[in-house]
Amino acid sequence: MAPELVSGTKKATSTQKGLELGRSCAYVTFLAGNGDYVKGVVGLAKGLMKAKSMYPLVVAIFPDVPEEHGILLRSHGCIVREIEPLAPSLQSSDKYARSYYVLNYSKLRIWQFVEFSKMVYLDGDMQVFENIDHLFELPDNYFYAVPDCICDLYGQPCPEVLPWPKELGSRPPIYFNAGMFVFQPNLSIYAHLLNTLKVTPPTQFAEQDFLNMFFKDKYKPIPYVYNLLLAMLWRHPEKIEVNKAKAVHYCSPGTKPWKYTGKEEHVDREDIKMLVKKWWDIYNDQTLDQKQSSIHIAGVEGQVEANRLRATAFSDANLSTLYATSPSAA
Ligand SMILES: O=c1ccn([C@@H]2O[C@H](COP(=O)(O)OP(=O)(O)O)[C@@H](O)[C@H]2O)c(=O)[nH]1
Ligand SMILES: OC[C@H]1O[C@H](O[C@@H]2[C@@H](O)[C@H](O)[C@@H](O)[C@H](O)[C@@H]2O)[C@H](O)[C@@H](O)[C@H]1O
Ligand SMILES: [Mn+2]
Repeated sequence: MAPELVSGTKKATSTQKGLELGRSCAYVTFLAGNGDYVKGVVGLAKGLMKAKSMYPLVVAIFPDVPEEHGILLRSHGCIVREIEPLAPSLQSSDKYARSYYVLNYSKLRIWQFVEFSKMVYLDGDMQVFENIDHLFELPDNYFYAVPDCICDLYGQPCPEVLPWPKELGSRPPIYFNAGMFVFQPNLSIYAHLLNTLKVTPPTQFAEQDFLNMFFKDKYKPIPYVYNLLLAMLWRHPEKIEVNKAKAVHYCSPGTKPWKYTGKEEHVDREDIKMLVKKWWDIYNDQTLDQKQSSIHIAGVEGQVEANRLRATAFSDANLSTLYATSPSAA
């Protein structure tokens, strides 16, 4: 599938450049249903624009996404790809943590997008507040994501550690959140994913559990600033700093900005209200609409950051110091 290049913006230039070099990178998200998640994806597209990302956003859409949502996403510079639904073939009495999680197995279709050499997956309920293009510079052949409960890193089990389904074998040493990850599309890995899924029973955290099991030997943790889970604000407030977050994940119930009421447990607090407002400020910023914006200047900052990262490669040592807010991490 040759990618439809986003014409008329610098993104097309960077994508063309990437294709010429045989390396093309893109962000990718997933959209299902005809509800409000499309607002999340539009917000994400505008957030990447505001962060001056050099790469396009591909949206993998479920068959039930209305045509007008596809048109809206294209008007915001997204590359829209329809995917087929995917779910485990084994039945199980287990209830998903949220009923719609069965949809999330379809995220695995993005391993087919082999016109891109490296992609950063972001949930539609994430927002990027700083340029993170340098993630595309991470070494190939690993799977990068942020630990879901960072106490995994300290070996101190905390009550919030998500239960691990025994039917998936031994618990991985660190359990990551599947709302954001850096990966390389690849058809043989895709075939392996599908064949493994056929014999894997569905579990409470659906494709997140499955990906943790599948990539446990390739997984590399990256700092929480690339996927600040709002639950950390009450699970591990001493280990995070909200203003350091480059990308925020509005994943806990009641935190989706487009339907925030402040009524659910944990969410009626000033820092969450501030992050919800930050999301709306971008969503409502018309200067970020492709229609009005001038040619999008390629992310100079992103290049500077990429050079900085190259100089201080993401070695394991660097990663652990990034968590050195607690003595036990030293
Ligand atoms: O009705 C839905 C439910 C989920 N999603 C997509 O699936 C992702 C994962 O679901 P969600 O973020 O709600 O899970 P959480 O991170 O809150 O556990 C979302 O971000 C969306 O990209 C969607 O498009 N429509
Ligand atoms: O389908 C399973 C989902 O599991 C993950 O979310 C969880 C996890 O973050 C828990 O720690 C929170 O407590 C919970 O609220 C939240 O839903 C991913 O964000 C999502 O993309 C998707 O993979
Ligand atoms: Mn999410």
